[in-house]
Amino acid sequence: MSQPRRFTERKLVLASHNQGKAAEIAELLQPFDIEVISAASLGLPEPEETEDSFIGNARLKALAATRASKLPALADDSGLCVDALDGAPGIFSARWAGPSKDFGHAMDRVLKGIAGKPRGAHFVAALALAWPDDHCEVFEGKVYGTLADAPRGSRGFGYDPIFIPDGHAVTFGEMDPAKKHAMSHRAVAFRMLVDGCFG
Ligand SMILES: O=P(O)(O)OP(=O)(O)OP(=O)(O)OC[C@H]1O[C@@H](n2cnc3c(O)ncnc32)[C@H](O)[C@@H]1O
Ligand SMILES: [Mg+2]
Repeated sequence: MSQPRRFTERKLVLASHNQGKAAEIAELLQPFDIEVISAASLGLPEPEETEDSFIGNARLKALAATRASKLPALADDSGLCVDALDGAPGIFSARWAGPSKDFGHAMDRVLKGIAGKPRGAHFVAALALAWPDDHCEVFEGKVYGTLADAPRGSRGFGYDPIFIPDGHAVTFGEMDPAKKHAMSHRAVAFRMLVDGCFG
């Protein structure tokens, strides 16, 4: 396989409309002296996520943003995969929260669905970095854990209050954000991106 393309530019568009996620990625990018421009500040539309994988949707979002902005673009597609639900909500994690982004409802649906069943789950994040010539590099990270009996903690976002990473006693919603950012699915994918493209 050929080497990933090196990122030598000084600017990129962060192609996410999720503030929690965008804040985490901006923090991960902080050591790299890169000007991060939000999709919202450029008025970029939120593309429909029509692919059937995290990697496919990350690529679709990064390509849409680089084509519209003519700048390199970084996108993230992520979600929670629950063993007892055959991997759901998976790529539908955002959609389970509905148009009002009600993650209380989505977490409740997950917990009701696994009542009396094994509680294993993992988060997945695919990060796609695309350039205006349509070249795209994609990296995928995972973190494994179990689901709490009820949501706990108000840090983080999305499904964080019900996810207890392996080897820990607290949910991502209770954990110090710096600790989450050092071990999350997004951090794992980001390390691969750094090794491949920023190294
Ligand atoms: O597509 P963009 O604009 O980036 O924003 P989005 O919120 O729609 O993002 P996704 O399509 O990738 O959906 C992923 C959902 O999975 C959930 N999720 C992903 N990473 C998470 C994390 O670190 N902690 C908690 N929930 C997470 C979160 O609720 C997201 O809405
Ligand atoms: Mg989305």
